[in-house]
Amino acid sequence: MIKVGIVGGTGYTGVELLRLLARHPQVQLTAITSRADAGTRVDAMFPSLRGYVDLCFSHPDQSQLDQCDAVFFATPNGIAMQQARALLDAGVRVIDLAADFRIKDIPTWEKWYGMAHACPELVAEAVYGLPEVNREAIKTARLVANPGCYPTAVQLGFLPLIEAGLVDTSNLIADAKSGVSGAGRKAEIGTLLAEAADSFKAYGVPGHRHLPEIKQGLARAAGNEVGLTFVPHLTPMIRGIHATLYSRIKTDADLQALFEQRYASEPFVDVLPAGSHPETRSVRGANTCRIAVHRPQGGDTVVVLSVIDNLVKGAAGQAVHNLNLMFGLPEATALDVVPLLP
Ligand SMILES: NC(=O)C1=CN([C@@H]2O[C@H](COP(=O)(O)OP(=O)(O)OC[C@H]3O[C@@H](n4cnc5c(N)ncnc54)[C@H](OP(=O)(O)O)[C@@H]3O)[C@@H](O)[C@H]2O)C=CC1
Ligand SMILES: CC(=O)N[C@@H](CCC(=O)OP(=O)(O)O)C(=O)O
Repeated sequence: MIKVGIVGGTGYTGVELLRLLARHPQVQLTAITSRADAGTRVDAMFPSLRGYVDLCFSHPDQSQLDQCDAVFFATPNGIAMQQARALLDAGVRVIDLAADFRIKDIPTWEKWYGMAHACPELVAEAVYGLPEVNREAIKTARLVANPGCYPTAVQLGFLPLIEAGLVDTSNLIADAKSGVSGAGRKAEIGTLLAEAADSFKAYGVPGHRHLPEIKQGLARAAGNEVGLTFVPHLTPMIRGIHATLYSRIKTDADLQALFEQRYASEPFVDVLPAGSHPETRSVRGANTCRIAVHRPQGGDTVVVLSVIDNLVKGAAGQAVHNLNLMFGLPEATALDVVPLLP
């Protein structure tokens, strides 16, 4: 059995990790941390886990995380980078759901995250945990940087077009909408029911911290810098991201066949039939990205629609996929979940 610890178990991604790992046949959950709720039974805070998780939250300093085989950080940005070195030295493999190890260029990371990086030397070693791009490197990684939610939906939608060199990469547009769970479980005025329900707004238009992460991934696929306009929106739903992606075609091709071939052997990317319009509810609770590609009126604009559950394929599910790869397990272990509808 793989002994697993989770730092930050009371947030939405932490409890989503618990939901998935509770049914993982090769995982023994050994520690789940919270500073504020140390001593509280997990199933007292989350009754959905009664009968599945028989643990209490413990303080991170008293959780013997160095005894684990793998530790997930489901913490705010800037926490994993302070603790990863000691865990790696103790032989523990680390998966960070936050952004500490995602961006290779340290000045860029420091600019967007507004703090000094505590262990820049580990950033080069960290593997960006998008299995559809980095599967082989993830298998042997000690440290995995789990992608952000918007970056997962946007990169998976653009990658087939960019890898094939079919579109102009100087002027890509990603118009993305997220449910409020993307903002985490902490109390904030903007995510109160009376603020976020029955309303719709863009935010972060001058610049969102996922912009450099997405550009880094797309530039790697393109082999050159890309131009990207990324506009996130807050939409009054709980889970889900819907990304509408626009690019200008340079070379004619059968786009439906291109997408189907690119993801033919990917267990968690579903290319829908031509003409489809994927809904966020079609992936709710599942580790699936559903994609449709369109070329409206046969013109030269390609429109890709990409949907994920931000807490699953956009966070905890992708992290469990990475764990499975790192420990040589079948990739879909504990992830064979049928989405919840309605
Ligand atoms: N929500 C989403 O859709 C997605 C989130 N992410 C990322 O995943 C991470 C977690 O997100 P989310 O679950 O939403 O966050 P939350 O804000 O909901 O939860 C944060 C958790 O971290 C713990 N924590 C906070 N500060 C510290 C600290 N200094 N040391 C140890 N533990 C700490 C908290 O418990 P306590 O304070 O009691 O210790 C809590 O359990 C974030 O970095 C987020 O950006 C990534 C993709 C999608
Ligand atoms: C709706 C909403 O607020 N979403 C969050 C995305 C959170 C996330 O996944 O960001 P990191 O893991 O990169 O910190 C936001 O826009 O800040």
